[in-house]
Amino acid sequence: MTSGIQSAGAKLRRAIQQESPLQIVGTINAYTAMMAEKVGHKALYLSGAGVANASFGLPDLGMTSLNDVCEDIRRITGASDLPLLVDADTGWGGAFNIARTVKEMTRAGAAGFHIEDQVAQKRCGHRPNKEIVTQDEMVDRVKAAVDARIDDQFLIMARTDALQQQGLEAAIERAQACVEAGADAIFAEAVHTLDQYQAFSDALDVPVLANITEFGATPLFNKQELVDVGVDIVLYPLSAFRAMNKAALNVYNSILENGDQKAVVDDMQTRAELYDFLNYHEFEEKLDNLFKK
Ligand SMILES: C[C@](O)(C(=O)O)[C@H](CC(=O)O)C(=O)O
Ligand SMILES: [Mg+2]
Repeated sequence: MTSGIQSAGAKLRRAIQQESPLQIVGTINAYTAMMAEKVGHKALYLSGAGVANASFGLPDLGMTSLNDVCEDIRRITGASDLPLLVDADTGWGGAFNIARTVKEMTRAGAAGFHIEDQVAQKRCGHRPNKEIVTQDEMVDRVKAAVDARIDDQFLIMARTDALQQQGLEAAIERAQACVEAGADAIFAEAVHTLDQYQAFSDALDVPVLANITEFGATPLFNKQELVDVGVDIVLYPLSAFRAMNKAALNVYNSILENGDQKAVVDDMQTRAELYDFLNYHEFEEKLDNLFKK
């Protein structure tokens, strides 16, 4: 066991206890993780959609592999000490595959993951026509994950996408069954109202996560509104990514249209700011000291 107060999982659990709510921001690469840490965030998220879209130019339809995601986990956890919650989609297969997912993600530095009850050919949780597996199959996924832990603090979060197809009661029942099977937290996906969050938190005695992703099924509730209905963790999976994309598009267009980038320089992070986040000067000083001329 690699458990203990210093493990990534332990750090995530502590952050959930200390913050009310814990806001977790998506960081699609190592550098954005460093920025999020520097401005004071306490935990980070690696989005499955983010890996697919940003690292591979693919839609979020279950096309990336465990290795693809682990590579991005290693990059982020190599650059930031904050605990990283990772999107494990459906876990990449049956019980033994899910076990590998837990072990490999732990070794890559993740603090925990969420595993969902969609079929392997999954969709974004905020799209129509999602299909889910049976409650029994989802419970088996959770059991396989819990059994496979190599750090007993690694956080196993069960995500249910059942609300869309089966309604609130069934979704809550699934969440309860997952907790009984050992899930440490519940990700209630594509929730529409604060009352629905209240119902989840009333029925569960583990932390509940609200996914406040833009342009989806969930209104952009404020963290205080969410705390008031018992939500413990608020997720912003792709907010910075969406903003980065719009900024990049604007720069590409402007260079084409104007023949230079002067019109968009004010939208750019400066070289000095970049170097500050990277601790560039410390590295350079080290180099100068090591290899004095
Ligand atoms: C949280 C999520 O699973 C993700 O991959 O980031 C997505 C987010 C999104 O597509 O907005 C989801 O909610 O399915
Ligand atoms: Mg996802």
